[in-house]
Amino acid sequence: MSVLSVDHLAKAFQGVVAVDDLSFTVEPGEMVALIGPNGAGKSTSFNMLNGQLTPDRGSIRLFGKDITGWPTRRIAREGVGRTFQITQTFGSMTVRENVQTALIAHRRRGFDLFTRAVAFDPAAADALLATVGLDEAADRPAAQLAYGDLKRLELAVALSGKPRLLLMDEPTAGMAPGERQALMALVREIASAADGPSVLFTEHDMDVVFAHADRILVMNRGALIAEGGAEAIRKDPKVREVYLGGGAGSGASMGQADA
Ligand SMILES: Nc1ncnc2c1ncn2[C@@H]1O[C@H](COP(=O)(O)OP(=O)(O)OP(=O)(O)O)[C@@H](O)[C@H]1O
Repeated sequence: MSVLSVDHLAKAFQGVVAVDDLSFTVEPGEMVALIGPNGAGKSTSFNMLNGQLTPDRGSIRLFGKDITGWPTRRIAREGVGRTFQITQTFGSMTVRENVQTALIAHRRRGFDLFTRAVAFDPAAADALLATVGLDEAADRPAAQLAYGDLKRLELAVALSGKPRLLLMDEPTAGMAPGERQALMALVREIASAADGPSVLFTEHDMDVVFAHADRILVMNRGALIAEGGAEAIRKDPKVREVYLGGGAGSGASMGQADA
């Protein structure tokens, strides 16, 4: 059974069509990239998938269960995690406390809200930090972390809810090229684990997309215009037109395909 099934999803804002009849699936263990030029409809799609926006039409199913239009927290509880382009961590808390706070949020029952996060299941927090390679930074304030490490912390926070589907919004934005590849290799490792989440990510860096996505979905002007592996997408005339020609192009490049 597919982890995620999106069928005929649509959303307009005051008559401006942002997403138009979008259908795709994400399968167990897959890393799927959702790409497209600025304004293609990627963020709107993500916001519908995690409940921040209600679709006008269409359905979203998680392991066959219809979650269309559910509120964000209920969708999160059902197993959809998300990381954001702008990192959302608490700078004054330690790295471990950030993860503990996320664990508290996910396991709300049976915990006294007036107790500091520091007392809450440090072993579980440390296990998550080890997963993302941040165990040695556990006692440091998050504000002191280098940018790449903050992204890893955000990943640990997202994993604290044991997601079955992880939505990653521009996970490598603002990172140096070497760091980008390392982060995505880590995400691959996490997705490949026995109980690891499938991953759907948006990304502007084509080298990251071509190196790490099992499958690539290309949107333009709200619609899906192509779907396939790196080779097929590189060669697809519609995709090349959008990225290199006159389409709704953002000037984005096709990475090695330009060479
Ligand atoms: N809240 C909103 N109100 C009005 N129009 C919106 C709103 N959100 C998105 N849009 C419009 O919907 C279309 C799709 O936008 P969206 O942000 O989903 O694209 P995107 O692919 O995520 O772009 P980017 O790569 O720049 O983030 C655009 O025309 C955008 O202007």
